[in-house]
Amino acid sequence: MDPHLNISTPAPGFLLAQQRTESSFEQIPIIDLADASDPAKRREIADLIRDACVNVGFFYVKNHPIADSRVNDAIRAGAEFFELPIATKLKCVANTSHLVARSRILGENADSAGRGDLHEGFDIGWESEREGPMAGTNIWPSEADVPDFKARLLAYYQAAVQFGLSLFPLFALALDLPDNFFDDKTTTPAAIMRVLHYPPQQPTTVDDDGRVIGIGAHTDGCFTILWQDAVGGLQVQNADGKWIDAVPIPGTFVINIGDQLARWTNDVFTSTLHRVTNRSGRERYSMPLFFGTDYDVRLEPIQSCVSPDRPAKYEVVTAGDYVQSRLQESYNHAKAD
Ligand SMILES: O=C(O)CCC(=O)C(=O)O
Ligand SMILES: [Fe+2]
Repeated sequence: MDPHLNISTPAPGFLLAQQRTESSFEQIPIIDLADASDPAKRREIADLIRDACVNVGFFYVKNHPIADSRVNDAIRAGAEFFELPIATKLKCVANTSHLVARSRILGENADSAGRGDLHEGFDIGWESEREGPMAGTNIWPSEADVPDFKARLLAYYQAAVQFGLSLFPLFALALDLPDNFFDDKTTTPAAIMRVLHYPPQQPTTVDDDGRVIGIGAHTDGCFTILWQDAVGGLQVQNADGKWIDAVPIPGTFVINIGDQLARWTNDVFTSTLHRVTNRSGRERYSMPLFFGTDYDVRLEPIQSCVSPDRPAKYEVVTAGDYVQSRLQESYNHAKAD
């Protein structure tokens, strides 16, 4: 008889449910993806990802497949757009009250008092017509206003989408699922890309409410691939409520778990609160890509994340309905009527 086996050995299926602790992190781990396509190393990488997703909800990746030139071209295009007069930029604002198109330069309401945040952003989704709750077309600035804007953003978008698709099998392995678990759930995955500009705020500058917030504390959707420039300002909250700096590390992306993966894993994976405060006095640019599954996927808790001690916490909803209700909450303040 196996001497390690005893009566209190948990059923294998409950192992993930038991991993969740309220331990507080002080640092965000860096995970090296150099060997991610080597089958012998994938398990090791998936274990590191699991650890990061359970205990932090954030990790950096280095040796990722996205070329620097793709990032630089897209960020440069974004900066050229943000330099345009406000009236030109406003031509790209969608009618958010009906969610018919997705390009926006409105600050979303991560601020709980509904005042909007101190940043501007340009969003795009799939450059094609699709059916479903988030169907719509992108609104681009004209070639005369920003030459090659669309080409530069889409080149980055396509590279980041491919990268995001390659992360799903690693998340599946991290959850002790077959690595193709997400394949039939990501045939037309949600992927909203945003270029963000946080205008310089002098370190001492505060608004009337004493607020110097670039983007208020919030959580994301499913998971996010974030590129940030060298300015800094992103902070992540640990279980003690302490804000930990996600310092910029050249050549890395920040990956963070959002609410959909948290629901799916019955909160075994953590959707961690984060915010940006740009006190550098310099312009800050960043580029998140919010990844999701197909919109018709039901967010049913993964069985290994449910146990008698950790019963299912959330009602089952589809990913599309969930995204739409989150967007409505975020943009309610921006409705004309
Ligand atoms: O600008 C950043 O570093 C983070 C942006 C962010 O959290 C978001 O857009 O959801
Ligand atoms: Fe975020």
